[in-house]
Amino acid sequence: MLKTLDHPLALHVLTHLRDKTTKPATFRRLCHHVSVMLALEATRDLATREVSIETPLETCKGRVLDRPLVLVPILRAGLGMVEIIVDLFPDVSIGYIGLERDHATARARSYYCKLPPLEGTRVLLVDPMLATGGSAVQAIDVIKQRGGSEIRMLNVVAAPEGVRAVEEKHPDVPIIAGALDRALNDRKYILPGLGDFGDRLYGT
Ligand SMILES: O=P(O)(O)OC[C@H]1O[C@H](OP(=O)(O)OP(=O)(O)O)[C@H](O)[C@@H]1O
Ligand SMILES: O=c1cc[nH]c(=O)[nH]1
Ligand SMILES: [Mg+2]
Repeated sequence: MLKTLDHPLALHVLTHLRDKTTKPATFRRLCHHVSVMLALEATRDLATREVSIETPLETCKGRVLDRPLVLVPILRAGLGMVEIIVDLFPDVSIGYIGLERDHATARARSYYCKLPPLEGTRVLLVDPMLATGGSAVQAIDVIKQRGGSEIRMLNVVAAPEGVRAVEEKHPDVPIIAGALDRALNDRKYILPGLGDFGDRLYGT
């Protein structure tokens, strides 16, 4: 299942992220803004429990988040989404999956993996770009092997091919994306896309 953002602010932020004249400092700030919107959309149905608190005036009932949340960025570009999501959900545990696409084949190679216990948690898997879906499918495979069962994937931009790959291999994983773009080019870059997210984030 794919859900894309339709908030006018999301459209505005995405347009500036796509603009090739946007410099890394602004790009990182815009990445934070869109990550907040993605995180809020992806966590709309988080379980809450009732608590009783004292306001300055009287006792009242409220609700607080109830279930452990694990945030898993796919390195390196996914790191750009971490800090701001941790600001929103300070109690998250964080796991890291390092994958890098080979420039010639566009196949993702694993170079790092460090995950906390995943049983009974909800996992937010974050990676700005969903292109062929190779990285996402590999990351979800690993998370499931380690006991993760409730996984949501957050992407800034998704391509139809990547969405199809995730839906085919992991139909239980919803995708929340800033936008669904048109296609991939012959080097498996997203069109219109925004280029290499990691390079633009880190000025490489
Ligand atoms: O859907 P796919 O075809 O697998 O492509 C998407 C992957 O490519 C990018 O990472 P990249 O491999 O460029 O690594 P980086 O984040 O270190 O730049 C992106 O952040 C995804 O992880
Ligand atoms: O368009 C793309 C595809 C993969 N990775 C990126 O950073 N951008
Ligand atoms: Mg890259």
